[in-house]
Amino acid sequence: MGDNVKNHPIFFEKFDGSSLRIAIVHARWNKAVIDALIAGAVSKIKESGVRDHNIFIQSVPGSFELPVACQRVIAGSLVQASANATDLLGGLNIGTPRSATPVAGSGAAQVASFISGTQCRPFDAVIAIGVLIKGATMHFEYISESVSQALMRVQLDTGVPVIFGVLTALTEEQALERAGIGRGATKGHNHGEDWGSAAIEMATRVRRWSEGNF
Ligand SMILES: Nc1c(NC[C@H](O)[C@H](O)[C@H](O)CO)[nH]c(=O)[nH]c1=O
Ligand SMILES: CC(=O)[C@@H](O)COP(=O)(O)O
Repeated sequence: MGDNVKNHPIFFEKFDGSSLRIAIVHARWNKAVIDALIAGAVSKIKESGVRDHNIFIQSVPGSFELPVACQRVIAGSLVQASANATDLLGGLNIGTPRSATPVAGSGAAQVASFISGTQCRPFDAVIAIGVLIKGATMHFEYISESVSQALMRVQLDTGVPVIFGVLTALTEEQALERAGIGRGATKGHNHGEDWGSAAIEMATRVRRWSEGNF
């Protein structure tokens, strides 16, 4: 890879998460691995500046439920955003004279804080976290294939980045190592951190692209 490519800003860009809303939807199978992956993702999300009240965590029984959960969580955030906008606009005293500078509590101040804030925004990205460990039957293969295809469809249908955080491990040790809690000589690397970083990057880039900024 040439120096002009290696040194391209895209490889070193940092992303400001302070205005982002991120959801994590996780399965409950293989809890120890799930918990480590969530911790890794949250650590990277917070490191980018996402505020605690803008990180939403929801759980489902297993990985097979992740696609519908992500789809409905995204839909729910759209309803929430439009409801907030309706409430705010419905509460404005449009006819009252306003000072040049919004007065706290006035309609203009409400609009200013509402639009500058994040409460009116749908989720900027969703991280789907699951841990599938191969058993004695083909169950693993069917869930792995269907879930990966379905999560891809959810993000393409909604336009909201859905980060693929589903481990498809052939052994328990493979899963533990990919959550950074391996029991052998190497603890491994927590893939949840990579998923958190990917969520921030894709949320930022998709917002820019949606606004026509490249
Ligand atoms: N064996 C694993 C499952 N199985 C459960 C399914 O995901 C699903 O909840 C069930 O079939 C009901 O629809 N889930 C995991 O996340 N990990 C596994 O290893
Ligand atoms: C990923 C699975 O569904 C798997 O853990 C189920 O185990 P088995 O194939 O032995 O029923």
